[in-house]
Amino acid sequence: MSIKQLKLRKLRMNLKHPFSTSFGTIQKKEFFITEAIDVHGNHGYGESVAFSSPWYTEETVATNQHVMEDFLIPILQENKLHHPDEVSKLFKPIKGNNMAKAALEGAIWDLYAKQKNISLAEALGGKKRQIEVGISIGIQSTVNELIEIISQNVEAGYKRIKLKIKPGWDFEVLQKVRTHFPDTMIMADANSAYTREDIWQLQKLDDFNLMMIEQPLAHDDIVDHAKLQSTIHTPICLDESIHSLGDTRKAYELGSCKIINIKIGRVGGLTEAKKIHDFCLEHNIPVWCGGMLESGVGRAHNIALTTLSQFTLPGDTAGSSNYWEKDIIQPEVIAENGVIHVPDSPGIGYEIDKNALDEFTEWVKVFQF
Ligand SMILES: O=C(O)CCC(=O)C1=CC=C[C@@H](O)[C@@H]1C(=O)O
Ligand SMILES: [Mg+2]
Repeated sequence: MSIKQLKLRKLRMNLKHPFSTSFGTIQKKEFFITEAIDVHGNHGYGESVAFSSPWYTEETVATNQHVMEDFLIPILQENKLHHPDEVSKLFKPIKGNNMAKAALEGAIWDLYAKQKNISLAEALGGKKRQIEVGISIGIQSTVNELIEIISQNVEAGYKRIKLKIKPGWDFEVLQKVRTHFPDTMIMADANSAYTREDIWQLQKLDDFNLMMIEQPLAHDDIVDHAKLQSTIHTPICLDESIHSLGDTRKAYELGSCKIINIKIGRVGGLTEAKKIHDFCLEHNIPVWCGGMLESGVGRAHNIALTTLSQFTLPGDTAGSSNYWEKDIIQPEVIAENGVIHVPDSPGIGYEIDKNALDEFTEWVKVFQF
């Protein structure tokens, strides 16, 4: 693939609205934009999705930088690539650190698609020309505020509403929300805020006809989730517990969930994401694409992945303007009536807005190949 240079760019962007979950609130997002450049002048872009603190999974912005600079980029410098699928094999000796791996692999996938003059969606084998998306709404100060925000997003046409729950912000909130929105597709994400002792509380949520409950129990568990799933009707969706095809198979065999949330960063990149997708297709497990409050580059990767056929449920990839005053891509991602039209120009299909990119960049490092 003749990569001649790799750029690592550290960005900082402020979210339009703070995003609160069971573990805390995010207002500013620090992340890396990776850029792989070939001898012909093609540029491929990727994005890292770890947060500044290790509350979602153990990775952070700082560990991403350490692992990319000290381990992963040297591996890429030492090896010639023919296809982006080779990246995850080369990275295998480095344990974990999936978000660091995905940030680099993403730039290489985009570069590959641009070299072939095809869209990233096509390079992955995706066929959909448009995708349906939902929106994820953080915990609000009051239920009335939450209901107001849900109303705005239902009106905007988002295909499903994801709410964050935690002990003390669950049954009564969902009861009021369900009463206001009897027919809306609603799901709840707990980000592992409950334990085995709380199973009775989760059982009560069966009353609300939720599409699914996402990651109610521990971030590293699939055994207790299987027990919980056997006692509730609402499908469990696993997020934090799934890092690979192997995790997906084990969760399927144990009956730990009925739905999988695929996040490219959490599973180590597009190659692994596609393997998980293919397994779920074969076993009839619905999947959807999770979000990590990405800038436009990560959002574009999510859109391309979602064009694969087993992404049958609306994902988290809402329009750019829900997150940012100004995004770093042109045009921004627009969801009209909950539908995003998949770009068909080469690679991620969106141009980088160089001025915006520079505005949010704290520093750049260049690695020669
Ligand atoms: O809109 C998005 O990008 C999705 C946001 C979202 O729901 C999440 C992002 C990151 C961590 C979590 O809080 C949560 C999730 O677990 O899916
Ligand atoms: Mg989640």
